[in-house]
Amino acid sequence: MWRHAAARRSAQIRRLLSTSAPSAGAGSAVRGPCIVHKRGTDILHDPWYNKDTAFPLTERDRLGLRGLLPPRVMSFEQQYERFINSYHSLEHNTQGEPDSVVSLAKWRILNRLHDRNETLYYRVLIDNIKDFAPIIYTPTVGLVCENYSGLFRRPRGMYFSAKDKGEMMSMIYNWPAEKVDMIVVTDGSRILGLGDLGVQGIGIPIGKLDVYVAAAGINPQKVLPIMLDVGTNNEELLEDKLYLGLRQPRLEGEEYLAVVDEFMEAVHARWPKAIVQFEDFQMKWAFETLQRYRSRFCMFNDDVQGTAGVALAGLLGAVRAQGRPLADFTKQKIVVVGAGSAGIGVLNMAKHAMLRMPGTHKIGELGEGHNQFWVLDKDGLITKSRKDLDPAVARFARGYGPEEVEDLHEGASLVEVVKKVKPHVLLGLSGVGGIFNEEVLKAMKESDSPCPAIFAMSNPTTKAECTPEDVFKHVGENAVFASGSPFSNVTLSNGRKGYANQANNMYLFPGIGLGALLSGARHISDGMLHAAAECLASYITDDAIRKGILFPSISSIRHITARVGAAVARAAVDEDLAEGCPDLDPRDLRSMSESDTVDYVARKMWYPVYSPLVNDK
Ligand SMILES: NC(=O)C1=CN([C@@H]2O[C@H](COP(=O)(O)OP(=O)(O)OC[C@H]3O[C@@H](n4cnc5c(N)ncnc54)[C@H](O)[C@@H]3O)[C@@H](O)[C@H]2O)C=CC1
Ligand SMILES: CC(=O)C(=O)O
Ligand SMILES: [Mg+2]
Repeated sequence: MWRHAAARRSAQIRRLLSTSAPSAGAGSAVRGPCIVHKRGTDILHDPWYNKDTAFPLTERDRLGLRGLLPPRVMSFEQQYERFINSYHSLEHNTQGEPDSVVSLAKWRILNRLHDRNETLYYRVLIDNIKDFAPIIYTPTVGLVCENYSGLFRRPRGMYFSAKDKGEMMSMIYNWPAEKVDMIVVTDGSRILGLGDLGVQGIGIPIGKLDVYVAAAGINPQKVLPIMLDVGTNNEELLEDKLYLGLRQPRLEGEEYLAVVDEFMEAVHARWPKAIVQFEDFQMKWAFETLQRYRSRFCMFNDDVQGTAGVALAGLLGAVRAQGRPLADFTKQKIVVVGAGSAGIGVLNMAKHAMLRMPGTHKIGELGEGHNQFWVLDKDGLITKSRKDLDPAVARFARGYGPEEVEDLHEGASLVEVVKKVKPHVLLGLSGVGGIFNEEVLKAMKESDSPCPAIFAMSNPTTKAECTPEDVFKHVGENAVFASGSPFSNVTLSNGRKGYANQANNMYLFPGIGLGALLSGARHISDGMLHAAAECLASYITDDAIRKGILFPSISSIRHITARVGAAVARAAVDEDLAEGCPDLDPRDLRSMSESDTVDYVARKMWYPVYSPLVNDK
């Protein structure tokens, strides 16, 4: 009886694995016909259906396009080559121009393609993600947000403002797509390290969702970037005549929460299974909303939770780089600069990981007093004597326990702390560019680690705490380095490469969202987030780590995301949180092996190819 059921189940799984959507890989996928309810120019003006010059003659006849396009039919490959050539000409023609001018020009050419032809746009993005991520994502997305009101040509996504109170439940139905799987929402209050950018912060959800499409293969028809405009406290924007958001101070307290509550209810009413990613909310709202919604909705806060997982993978990599067993993570001395939403998220996850390390199986074995962290904020070292200490930070404040040996005081400066502690790791999530200056980096030379690790994780590039050049010059060529925004590798004195790793939550959020979506998770648990971090940490080989490579290349992001997505989905199953999705029963997921789950996730990824279009009129 049981054997028959098991055989039936494995046959079902084989069927799922063989008949799912086109492969995430090479792009040989063939797409079935697509029914289109439009004709003629309406099709050319719809980036989802538009193929520009690649409409075959039969389709031009069928869809009323004959005469609306130049006669020559180009292939997809020819269009692709044409775009890449024009991108390279732009690079050539803008040589010598300031970086910001070049970056914005590159963003514009990509954005125009996005507006016109999504299939071609996402294909060039997927194939060239390492080159294009810095344009559609950090650092250029920061520049785009800063200049959004001037750059604005057409809206993308949805805007819910404080003026829409009471209307959101009906407004949500204005979105044309019937199904939405993935939402990224911001209130624009802390955009990267650039502060309050109000409505201009919409660039971040747009950029993050582009990464979702490219890395996780989420169908671009099913993503929705959202701006919650509750005002801005940015005086410059309030006085800017071009500013496109509400010209009022930010809502606070219950008024603020009432807007976010209404928005969440509206989303849930229309798309109960959509995953909602909170992004770039200022600290107080990042934690408050996470607490408020995480058990009711399938949501997570990327800055708190995604960043934590990526940092943890980097911290474990730093232990391996020293040739030490992972269990020695519990002995690492870690200085964290920045006690905001990202910094506290990292500290919580790292502490939890220490408590779970082999050899410290029992939570509490190390004890709450075990504190391997020295945390600084804008007022210096945080100790127990700090007034009005936020409870989330208090856990990490120094000033208790017998291990307190260094002669440090409340508010001690970074350089004092580094000199006295000699940390293994210096990690920055402060949003203050250049704060790891020459003096601090030279002090890191005296680190107790043979390979001191420096994580300058703040974004965009101008806010990075230091550069890789400075690290390899002042800390030494044995150092390991990672930054939030991309930097080039450095050539060291012996001709070896000094690796500029990128420690950005883009390694994890696509897999967290995808794994939650495919498993139909009721909510996103700590276990699912830990599974994501552990998966990323184990992705890198010892050989790579020995060279100073802590994170895989962004070029492999789709492969990494398939693995992370599978790990997250399996964790959801293990915790009985998985309700499955329309074409997958959670019991099928439960009986899949690890590699079958990875294959399944990869096959569920959307891949951009032109489908034959059939008109229904
Ligand atoms: N690499 C990545 O994946 C991620 C990077 N980030 C970056 O982290 C940065 C911080 O983000 P949040 O924590 O959300 O911001 P936040 O505003 O919540 O926190 C910033 C923290 O830095 C502290 N700080 C400010 N000036 C300082 C100084 N001179 N010395 C020491 N500490 C100082 C503040 O007191 C505060 O504790 C941003 O630049 C953001 O782009 C955030 C999320 C992910
Ligand atoms: C990467 C990111 O989420 C941030 O800098 O806020
Ligand atoms: Mg963010």
